[in-house]
Amino acid sequence: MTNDSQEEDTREAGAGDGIAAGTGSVRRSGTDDHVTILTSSMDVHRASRSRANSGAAPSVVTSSLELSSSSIHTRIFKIIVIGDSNVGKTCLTFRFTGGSFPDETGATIGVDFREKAVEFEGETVKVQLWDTAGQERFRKSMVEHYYRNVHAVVFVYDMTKISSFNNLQLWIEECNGHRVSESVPRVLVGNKCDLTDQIQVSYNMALQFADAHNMILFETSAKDPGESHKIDTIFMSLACRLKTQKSLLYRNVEREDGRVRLSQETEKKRNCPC
Ligand SMILES: Nc1nc2c(ncn2[C@@H]2O[C@H](COP(=O)(O)OP(=O)(O)OP(=O)(O)O)[C@@H](O)[C@H]2O)c(=O)[nH]1
Repeated sequence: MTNDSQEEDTREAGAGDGIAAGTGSVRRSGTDDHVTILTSSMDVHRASRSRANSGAAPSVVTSSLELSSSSIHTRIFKIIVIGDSNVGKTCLTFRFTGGSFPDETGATIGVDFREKAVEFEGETVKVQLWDTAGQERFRKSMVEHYYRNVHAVVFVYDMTKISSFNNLQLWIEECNGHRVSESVPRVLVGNKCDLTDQIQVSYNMALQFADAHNMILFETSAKDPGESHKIDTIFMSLACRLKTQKSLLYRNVEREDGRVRLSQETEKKRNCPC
């Protein structure tokens, strides 16, 4: 199955198969017209944010969560953030979800999840950011999970490091190689614009690349508090677009054998305020 069909299944809880995050785990059943949410305690597997300096292999933390009835009605948009190591993926996701710049970061191992609930037109949705590891050795066992059921992709480069910009082509190829549909929104983010005297990637260069790949370009800084509104715009506009594209109504909730079965209907597109 490609993400073309998967994207019609905007999940209500959890991030996808295998690795689930947030409030629960969604298992896809045999057909595409419904999803089954397990209501019993579920294992939530997360790759923990271990630090590179520990030299340890990626570790997995397992916990159990109950799916609350309120979570059944909260849609989750899975957005992955990818790019070279050290470009600032962790700091960008932290800025959006936590509103600040982290004092200290280490190389991400596996993936970190950060989530923020946002409201559009009276509906609360969860923006779930997958902050992925940039270093090959810390990501290789997780790559399948990054791309599975993804709703949007944010490519990040470091404006002060031309190699991180040149490597974008490889990140795009990896993304395409995992059958992420062209209809999944993608944006390009140049980070660290605060380092004005060290810029190696010009705006025009980046814009040309973004245009060639049908992406919107943002230049910003996770560090500069004055740029936080722009970082909000990056993720909020994606969420808004996803909400408009993927409005689903879940109806006919039936309980059978301890499971909740949800049918879904596509809702008419509404105007997006952004
Ligand atoms: N000056 C400046 N430094 C930044 C900015 N964003 C991140 N940094 C610094 O860049 C370094 C790497 O940031 P991270 O967010 O950990 O990078 P990453 O892309 O998540 O790295 P991996 O987890 O290895 O993939 C850290 O020292 C940050 O403090 C920024 O906007 N401006």
